[in-house]
Amino acid sequence: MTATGRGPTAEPRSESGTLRRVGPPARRFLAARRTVLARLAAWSLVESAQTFLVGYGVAQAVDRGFLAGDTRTGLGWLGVAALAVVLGAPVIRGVFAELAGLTEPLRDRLVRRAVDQSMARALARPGDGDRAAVSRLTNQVEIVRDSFAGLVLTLRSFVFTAAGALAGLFSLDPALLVVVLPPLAGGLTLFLLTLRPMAAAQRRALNADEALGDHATRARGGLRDITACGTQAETARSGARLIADAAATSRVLARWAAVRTLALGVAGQLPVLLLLVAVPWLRGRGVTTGALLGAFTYLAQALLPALHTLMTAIGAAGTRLLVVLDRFTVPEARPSPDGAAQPAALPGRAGLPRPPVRSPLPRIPAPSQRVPAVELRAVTVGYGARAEPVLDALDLRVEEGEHLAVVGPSGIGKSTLARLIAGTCAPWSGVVRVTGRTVAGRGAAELAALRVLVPQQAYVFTGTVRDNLAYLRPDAATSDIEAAVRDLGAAPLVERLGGIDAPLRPDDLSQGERQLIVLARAHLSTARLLLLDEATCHLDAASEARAEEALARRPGTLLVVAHRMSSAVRADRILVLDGVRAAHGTHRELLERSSLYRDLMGHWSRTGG
Ligand SMILES: Nc1ncnc2c1ncn2[C@@H]1O[C@H](COP(=O)(O)OP(=O)(O)OP(=O)(O)O)[C@@H](O)[C@H]1O
Repeated sequence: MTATGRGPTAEPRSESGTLRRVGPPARRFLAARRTVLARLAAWSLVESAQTFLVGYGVAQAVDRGFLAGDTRTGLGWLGVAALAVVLGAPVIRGVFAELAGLTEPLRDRLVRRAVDQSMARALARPGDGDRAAVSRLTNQVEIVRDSFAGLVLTLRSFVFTAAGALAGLFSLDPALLVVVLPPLAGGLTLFLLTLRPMAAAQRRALNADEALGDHATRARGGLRDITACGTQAETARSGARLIADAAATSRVLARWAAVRTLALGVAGQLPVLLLLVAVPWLRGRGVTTGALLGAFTYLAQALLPALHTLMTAIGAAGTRLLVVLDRFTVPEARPSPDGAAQPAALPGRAGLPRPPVRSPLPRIPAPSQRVPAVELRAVTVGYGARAEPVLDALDLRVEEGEHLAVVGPSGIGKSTLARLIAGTCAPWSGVVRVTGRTVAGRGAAELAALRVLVPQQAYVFTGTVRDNLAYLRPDAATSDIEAAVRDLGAAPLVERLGGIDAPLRPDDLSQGERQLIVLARAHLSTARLLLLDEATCHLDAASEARAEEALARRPGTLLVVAHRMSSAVRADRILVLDGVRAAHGTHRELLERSSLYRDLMGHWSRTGG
């Protein structure tokens, strides 16, 4: 069972650690590009001058033009402000052209690094090539490039716009700065203080989301096995825990987002408000109407939008940049089965991920001959509240050590019977007991100790052959594993795979080969009851016979939902399900007594088995 939620980034990492690792190469990278930085600064200075001119132009247009009754001068200054806005376009083009001189070398460098890392990993672990790794890494490189470009753009724009606006305010009247600067500085300080905790909260939220997504993917992929092994409750519990984690981290993140909104309000909106409140005081100090309008223009047109973009960009792109850079600069970590991360350089046996870990099962002592292996008393079961029952008041007793085959037309309820006995489906009424114990209400571990249900779909997982064979008995001796493999007729398959310690990849096996592995696994289990639900349907008749005979020789009871009627002939006793009725007996007895059994046999021999 693999449906546990552990994201690949569940390892705790700190923002300061990332900055320490990224700092020196980043400084070297920027130092080698001084000319590009100087050209970028030059374009940005033009942006400052443009900001300055817009507010200054408005102020002069009002004071020297419109309020002085000189409309032409007013319009002239407004023209200057408008020209400054229009000239913004070539400035932006110049900035973008220089930006490419920073982002493209960064991308090339990271791609080279990503490919080198993947090649090194492939050489260190031949045969364990992750074909998606390069494309995943190059995708992350694009994220770094875009986030980096966004940060340089917004940070640069804010610094130079703020410089232009503050210079403009100073030139209009230094008293304006007394009103505007304190809330601006306070809001910015508050914003800077939120950076580190917000990045940590964002990383935790990202990890929690990844862990939840990982859990959902694993649970969806393993649904059949979760149902077969009865671990729905456990899977649901770990899912609920991960959902609670994700919700808690999102709430923390939301709280920090609220603090950041407050910072934006203090730095961006409060100066406007204070400026309005301080109008009488400013007028008393000789600040002109034009200067006031110019100040509002600086705040509304330049500072507030630049601040908003900066805070949003640093919040989103900055954190994304840190998280992705972190993955480039530290060795990839893999989760260990107990949830703690372990370095990628220490893979499981044969270089493969560790298989799901199961604790050894409690061994059930052989019951006395008087206690039946399986007992059903007046069991009625069906699907859906108003549906007809599939099995109605069924009584059945299977003795310890017996080999029972269940036959019947398709859809009659054979698999339902197997699931009832396995405890993965509950009866509407009646009692199901295995070795004298009521099955209803037992946990997965208890049920696993009582019985093994082998469904038609054989579940094998990536690991070694041994991991797969000993899944239900992790402490099985090598000699026991080899004996089970021999008995089942799986020795040529295991030999082809390279022995029991060779790696096994599900995709390399046919359906029949998967069934052989799973049957050998069931053979090794310590549970005394084996339930095969068409578990040999992909084997040829001879392999099926060999496997069933081996499983019947194993100490304990064997119940086979037959895929071929030859399974019935081999069994000690046969249960024929016929609608809600049932008949049972030996092959000979049923040939005499059951017309349905005769029909099934006749049809089977006519179609050549
Ligand atoms: N999960 C389910 N929900 C609703 N109906 C179901 C479910 N599983 C089985 N059934 C219905 O119950 C009846 C018995 O199904 P079951 O699979 O036990 O029959 P079966 O004899 O094993 O069939 P087959 O030989 O084709 O596998 C069928 O009508 C089937 O459609």
